[in-house]
Amino acid sequence: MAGINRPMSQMRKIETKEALFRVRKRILKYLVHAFLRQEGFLTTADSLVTEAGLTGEYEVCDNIDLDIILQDYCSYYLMRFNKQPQFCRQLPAPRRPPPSRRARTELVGAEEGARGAEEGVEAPGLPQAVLVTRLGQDEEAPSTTPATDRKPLSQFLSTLPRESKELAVMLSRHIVRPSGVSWSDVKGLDEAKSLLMETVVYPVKYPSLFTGLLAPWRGVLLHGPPGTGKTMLARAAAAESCCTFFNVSCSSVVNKWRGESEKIIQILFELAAYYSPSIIFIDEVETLASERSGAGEHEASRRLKSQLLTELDGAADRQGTVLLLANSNMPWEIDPAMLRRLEKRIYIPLPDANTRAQLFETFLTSKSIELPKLNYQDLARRTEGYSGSDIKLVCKEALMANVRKMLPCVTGKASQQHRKDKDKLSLSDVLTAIDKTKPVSRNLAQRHQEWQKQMGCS
Ligand SMILES: Nc1ncnc2c1ncn2[C@@H]1O[C@H](COP(=O)(O)OP(=O)(O)OP(=O)(O)O)[C@@H](O)[C@H]1O
Repeated sequence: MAGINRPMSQMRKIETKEALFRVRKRILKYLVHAFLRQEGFLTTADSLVTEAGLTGEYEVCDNIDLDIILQDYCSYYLMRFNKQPQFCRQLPAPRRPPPSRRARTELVGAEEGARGAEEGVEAPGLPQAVLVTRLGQDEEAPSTTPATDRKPLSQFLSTLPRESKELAVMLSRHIVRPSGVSWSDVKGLDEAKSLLMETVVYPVKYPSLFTGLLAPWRGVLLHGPPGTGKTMLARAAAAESCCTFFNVSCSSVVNKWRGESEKIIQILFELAAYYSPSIIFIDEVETLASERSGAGEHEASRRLKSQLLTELDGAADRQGTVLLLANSNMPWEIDPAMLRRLEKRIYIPLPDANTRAQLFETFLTSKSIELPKLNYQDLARRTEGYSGSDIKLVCKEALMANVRKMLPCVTGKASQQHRKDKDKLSLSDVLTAIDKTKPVSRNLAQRHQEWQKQMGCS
């Protein structure tokens, strides 16, 4: 209560300080999260996301991590006090609590990292290797845990020349845990799902069955109009097969590192083999391996493309299972040499009427607001040619119309009953939203069908 009597300016200063303090704590959690991922502790990183409620409002900048901060602090401390700072004190053996099974695995990772540091893998300037044990519950790791949980990145880094380490760390950030998407989340597309089971999930899950003539496909292409669920399917396939999933897109990786394109591809496949079984998912593959050739083609693009082909050709000699899953909205632009390696080509069509009805139901019932009696089949009839993401937009627009009606009641002094009456979606909200939202993919569907007839293989 003492704060009430303080002058406004002082109160504001305190508030600003507190806000800064909160932001700093939050950023620290993001740094820890990035560090855990970088070291390959993906399960722990995922738990941190849940426990700390990290919603992705920050992104760690490319050139900073906890390690660099620690080094900088060490340099500062050395300059100021002429000695190395001490962060952790080693406990005498009997007092050290026995690490749990989980912590033991991570300890091995930390020790390996520390050993790497002694061997010059990590940057100099750090105090003696610090052992950090995470005390967790003594739980058994699930048998389907992907390899990434067991293998620290530092082990892989120690096999690389210094100049490649940064690229490997950057690529490791593209390992995503595709949990949260399952086959049942993807509505319709039954044929595509069963083809993906055969071509991706089973070969990754039961590699001993898929040898000789049945050796897994080198690459699988998902093509279809935008917003038809290709990325969702890829994620569901990866979750189903419990493998490591690398999500790579031209814009996120290659543009930024133009000069190093072929090295990136090489390390990407090596890293995927290290974390095998893995799926490398390349979004918009036509932008990485387009048909554009001759003088107009950028030298770096040409080198990248040929490295990609080399890696795909080397699949048989590589240890472990690495599968390329590519996604394209314009498969006719893919380089023919690349297309030859994408041996299985699966067409992902616009949703049929039943699927559209399911999508309407899923999206509209995802918000806990009162719905009128809706005839989903009728809504599906009105949205022929709409993609899944078009329907998502329609539903968003309809729900937004409802929020617009609600807002004056929320901000004003409306009675509970009045609010309740307004918090209802009406059929006309949905019909207006359908009218407002034009399907963007309809014109492309025909072209995909024709291409599939000529080039498809499913
Ligand atoms: N069959 C489907 N089932 C459930 N949701 C779907 C389906 N198709 C599309 N969606 C919705 O549309 C959104 C976009 O889907 P997704 O990103 O998988 O499409 P895409 O085909 O990969 O698009 P693009 O080619 O533009 O990358 C998803 O987040 C999902 O909400």
